[in-house]
Amino acid sequence: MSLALEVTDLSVRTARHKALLEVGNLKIDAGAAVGIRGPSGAGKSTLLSALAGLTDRTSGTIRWGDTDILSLSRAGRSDFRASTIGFVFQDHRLFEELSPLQNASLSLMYAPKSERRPVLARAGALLSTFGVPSDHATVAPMSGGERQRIAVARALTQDPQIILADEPTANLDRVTAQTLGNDLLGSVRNAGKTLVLVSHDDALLARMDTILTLEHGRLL
Ligand SMILES: Nc1ncnc2c1ncn2[C@@H]1O[C@H](COP(=O)(O)OP(=O)(O)OP(=O)(O)O)[C@@H](O)[C@H]1O
Repeated sequence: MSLALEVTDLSVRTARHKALLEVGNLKIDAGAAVGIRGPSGAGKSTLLSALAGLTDRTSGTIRWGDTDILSLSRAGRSDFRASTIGFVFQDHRLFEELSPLQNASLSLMYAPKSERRPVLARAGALLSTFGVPSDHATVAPMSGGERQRIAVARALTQDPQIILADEPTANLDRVTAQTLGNDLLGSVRNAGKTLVLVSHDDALLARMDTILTLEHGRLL
């Protein structure tokens, strides 16, 4: 199962009313893999955050399937995100004091007891597929590539219909980047998820169905 995206008249502004992002129209088919590229500061992370309902001062419509997430309350957006979107943050956002498995299964904190066992099993299976060493008590000593793979596993653990990934292969050597790209795309393509991915990695972008370019807060 996956969801299509339709964005209309999206505008994200700063507290001082400066426009960070203006997107008149954007459509992404359900199950499509879309790459977003553009120079540093173009607004790529802002767009990805907006698509997840994570930005303030945002107007327009962002419709995932039948749900316009901008019409939801903050709590409603949070519920939608938890059930539907896996987000890979540019800075991973791992909890240093937790193990790889605990980080990858963080959604357990909010899951009813009956759902915990399958979530834990899935997180463990993803980490093993991605080749993340399982014997670390915490992620503190782990490498950038290992952390990035844990962040991707976490995004996939709840089997979300949508994956939003912000530079998932940044700062990795070519081989590690390619492996992570394979892992991410394999999981997404197998399950027909919708993927929107921000990247400067041309090899990864070349594997997307469509590539969009963002400059000065606008899609070209
Ligand atoms: N909350 C905010 N208030 C003011 N300016 C912001 C805010 N968030 C982002 N910006 C600015 O908006 C612009 C776009 O930022 P964004 O992080 O979306 O760019 P990006 O294309 O992802 O860049 P990079 O490739 O370097 O990660 C930048 O100039 C940034 O400084």
